[in-house]
Amino acid sequence: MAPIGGNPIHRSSSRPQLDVSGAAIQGNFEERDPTILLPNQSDDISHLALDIGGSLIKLVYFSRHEDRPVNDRIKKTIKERLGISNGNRRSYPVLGGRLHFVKFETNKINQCLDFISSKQLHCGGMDAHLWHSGVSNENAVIKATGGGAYKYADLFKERLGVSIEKEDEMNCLVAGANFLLKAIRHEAFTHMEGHKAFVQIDQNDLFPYLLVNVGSGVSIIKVDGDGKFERVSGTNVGGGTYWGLGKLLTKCNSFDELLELSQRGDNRTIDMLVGDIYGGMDYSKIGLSASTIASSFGKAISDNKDLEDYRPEDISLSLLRMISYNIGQISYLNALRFGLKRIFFGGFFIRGHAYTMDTISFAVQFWSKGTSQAMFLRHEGFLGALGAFMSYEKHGLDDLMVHQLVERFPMGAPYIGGNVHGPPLGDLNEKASVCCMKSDLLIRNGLPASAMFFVIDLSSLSVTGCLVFLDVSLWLVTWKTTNFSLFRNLDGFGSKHAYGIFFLFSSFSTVFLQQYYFLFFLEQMKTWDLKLMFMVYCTCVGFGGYISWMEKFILKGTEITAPVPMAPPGTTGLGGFEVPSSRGGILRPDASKLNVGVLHLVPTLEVFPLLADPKMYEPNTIDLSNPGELEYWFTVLSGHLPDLVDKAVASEGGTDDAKRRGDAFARAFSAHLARLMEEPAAYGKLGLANLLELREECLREFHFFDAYRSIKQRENEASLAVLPDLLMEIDSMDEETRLLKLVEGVLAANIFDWGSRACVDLYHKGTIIEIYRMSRNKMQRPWQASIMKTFLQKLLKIDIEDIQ
Ligand SMILES: Nc1ncnc2c1ncn2[C@@H]1O[C@H](COP(=O)(O)OP(=O)(O)O)[C@@H](O)[C@H]1O
Ligand SMILES: CC(C)(COP(=O)(O)O)[C@@H](O)C(=O)NCCC(=O)O
Repeated sequence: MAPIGGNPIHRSSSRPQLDVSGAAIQGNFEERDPTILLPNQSDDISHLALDIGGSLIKLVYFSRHEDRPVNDRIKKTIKERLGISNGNRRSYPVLGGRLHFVKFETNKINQCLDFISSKQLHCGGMDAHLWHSGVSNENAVIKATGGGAYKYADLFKERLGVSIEKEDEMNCLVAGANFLLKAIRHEAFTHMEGHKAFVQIDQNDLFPYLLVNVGSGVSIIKVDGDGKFERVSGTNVGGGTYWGLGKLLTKCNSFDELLELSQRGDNRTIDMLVGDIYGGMDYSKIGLSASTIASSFGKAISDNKDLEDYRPEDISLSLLRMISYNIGQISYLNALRFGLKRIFFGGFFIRGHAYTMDTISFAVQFWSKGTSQAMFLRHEGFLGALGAFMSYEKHGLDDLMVHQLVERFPMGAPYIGGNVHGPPLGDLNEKASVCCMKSDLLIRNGLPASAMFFVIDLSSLSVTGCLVFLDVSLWLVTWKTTNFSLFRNLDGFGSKHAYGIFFLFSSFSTVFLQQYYFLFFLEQMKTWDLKLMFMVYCTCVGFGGYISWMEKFILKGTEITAPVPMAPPGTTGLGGFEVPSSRGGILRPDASKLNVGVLHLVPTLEVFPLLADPKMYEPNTIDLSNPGELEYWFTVLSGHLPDLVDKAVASEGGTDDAKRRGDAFARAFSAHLARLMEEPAAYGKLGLANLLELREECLREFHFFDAYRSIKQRENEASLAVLPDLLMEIDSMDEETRLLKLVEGVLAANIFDWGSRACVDLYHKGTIIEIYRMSRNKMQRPWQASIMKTFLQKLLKIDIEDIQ
């Protein structure tokens, strides 16, 4: 081990505090990305915080970056060599990580406890058992907010052996909202008449604003700064009211079912409209159209009907509209009280649901005569949990810059919580594993009721059985009958919910399915969401050798909740609201599953210091919300996919395994593309850079770490061979020409883009170095000296004369 410099890395005080004293490179200096060990780094970065509300438990947890699986044995050896005993804290660098967002129903708190326990979140993460084995959790503390932090404190102590440190709910909501609005690019958006528009918030012009958290009940908070706020109002008619009353009136079993019903509803059958009172006429004198709802549920007075005579769909829509509109109106009145123009709405009642957001926006716009605006937050339900997370003394996140938290959508990471089913966890070497997935979504999306999953014996790649399931029952057809005793361990089996159950025999390192079955099932999936979900599923079981057993287990146990409408609702003008146009249209699964990604913390990213206005700088210059742009890039990226897959497969030695992964990657990425074509804002504001990042992330997800590795190797060799000549040539130039040539060279190299057909064609005719030479000698570039100067001066806060 060789010591590295004693210079402390400059960090502002509240960033992740790295103690670099005694830092040393572990192992071979020649190695790429050698591990740097920080023996004195106390890893106090908190891992888990909770918001236990009246309806839902929200979890925010942090996991360190670990791009490649680190062999447990290597970790142990490192630990032994450093002489770290079991009782010590983990002692390797925490340079980045991921923030995950997960939710559970509060009345199923045991599932949440199982989740925490299986991921070891209460003792610091997945690998904690390796480092803390034998150490008791007696003094472990988890920060939590919400009423449940009080109600369930004893249960946490009993089940996990940890104490709950309670954080004030309003404090947390505000801290969470401020954090999101400052640190996450495109967190806030407006939603009017089905149109979603992202809003870029200027950190310096954030306060004051009104925060309306629509959870079970509604809290209305005037926010004046960090930690400066007042809860100015609230209403007990909130998300709990919609769900509670809706459940009683429609007999729905889940919130999402209720929401889904509303999508097919017609509220005019039950709401009393102005036209009903005014004989079909508008009451234009006071600005009310005939279609304006005069009285929610008012028709029930004179209809002489029983509850059963009304369609649950209509009831649900009327209720949703009544509550959303009321919340919008009360919020506006409070904004008016304090002269606030901006109102942010959070809480899980919103649920990313178009009709709900449109109704709230409409109420705010209508009553404010367009002077106030409703805005929504992509992490709507996680404000409190994030705030609790921020309340750890050393979370290191408070002055993160926007660019340091990057949202990504890897396919294999579990985003949402839910049921954790199955036998007690075993370890990676276990020969059989059971994964189960709630099948509601599959059935809802019209998957054929038979032949859902084949049971494959991976050691022989032969089909040993087939799972067939219908809406309420699950049948097992077996060719062999071995090992099915594991069924007994599954709770929920045979209950009214159907579960797709997958048995894998033999080791996970073998491949999931023969291509045929994979393709067959993929074809059956009717929506892109479903295809995506299926691929997540296959990826996890298929590449089990890379993904930990625990992760797989959790993912399979992750409840896939019911869909919500995707198409925008139809709204009318003046005070009127008609039936949503999205009746039975395209459905998408739980918004929080696909619309909130994992936030990647990259504290090492720094802003280019010469940018004139870093805050306003938008690197994403191509905005794909323009349908023409999206279509163009969709075609380019789709067309380029086979070539990329070839390169990726070659970069991994062209093995069968790499080919299979390449194929799966192509399908996964195509599914993402197709989803984005349908709904460009599905993952937040979409620019070309995001799309390329998504592609990279997707490649990594399928364990292609650098698709261009072999090409780079070849090009590096070619470049190194000519480098001395090139340097001599550059050295011989006068100062000014040299500088210009260097900048030209950088740009010329940078124009090379594997995504561009023209570049690839050029490349096929020669090497990159030839293209470089050609671009220097022949191509007329727009960056001629004078243009270059203006360009640099505009972009950077430097006077070009200074550097000449
Ligand atoms: N899967 C779900 N289960 C229950 N309620 C949900 C779900 N998704 C959204 N909701 C709505 O979100 C509300 C809870 O929002 P949340 O912000 O979590 O508040 P709380 O902190 O009170 O639990 C529920 O009352 C319901 O209206
Ligand atoms: C009591 C609460 C703060 C609890 O928060 P929740 O679990 O609903 O998110 C909230 O339900 C609320 O603000 N209710 C409205 C009470 C009122 O002002 O009438």
